[in-house]
Amino acid sequence: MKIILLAIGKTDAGYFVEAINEYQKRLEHYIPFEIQIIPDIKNTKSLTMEQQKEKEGELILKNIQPGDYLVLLDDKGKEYTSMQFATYIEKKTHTVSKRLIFAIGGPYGFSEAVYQKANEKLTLSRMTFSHQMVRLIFVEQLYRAMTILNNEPYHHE
Ligand SMILES: C[S@@+](CC[C@H](N)C(=O)[O-])C[C@H]1O[C@@H](n2cnc3c(N)ncnc32)[C@H](O)[C@@H]1O
Repeated sequence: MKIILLAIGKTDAGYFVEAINEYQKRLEHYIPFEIQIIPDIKNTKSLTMEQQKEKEGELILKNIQPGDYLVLLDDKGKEYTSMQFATYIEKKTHTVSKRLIFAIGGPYGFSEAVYQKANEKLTLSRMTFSHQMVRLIFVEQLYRAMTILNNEPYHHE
């Protein structure tokens, strides 16, 4: 199984890039993992919120292949502790043979078509984060999960 974090728009702020790269590098040791970036949509000012969500949704769906398991990162999804998330990832390694994709929405979230296609929704908190923050929080939680599964002293209960 390969884990993909699918996101829209590149990360501009250097401090996020540095931190995300650090966890991405650490993850190489544990599991095939990749961050796939969908280029930002141009001329968003001429689009309504719904139109932007739909266009972003089309791009997200173009990146989904048959056999992929699609999980939307969403503030209205299922909530886990870090220990539970580690178990969740472990179970997925047994049930998902191809790609486990975690998708991050654009500034207005996901289109209806993306919600329809998704296998499930996962929340990182009941609070809403910026899409840049979500990338960093997700890679740190995935790294934390891998250290839990490998009995390494990173996570402390
Ligand atoms: C700025 S938020 C969009 C908020 C938008 N109002 C919505 O309804 O989704 C951008 C993206 O970050 C992700 N996100 C933000 N907060 C999150 C959270 N607490 N848990 C999981 N994903 C989150 C989601 O993928 C969301 O689509």
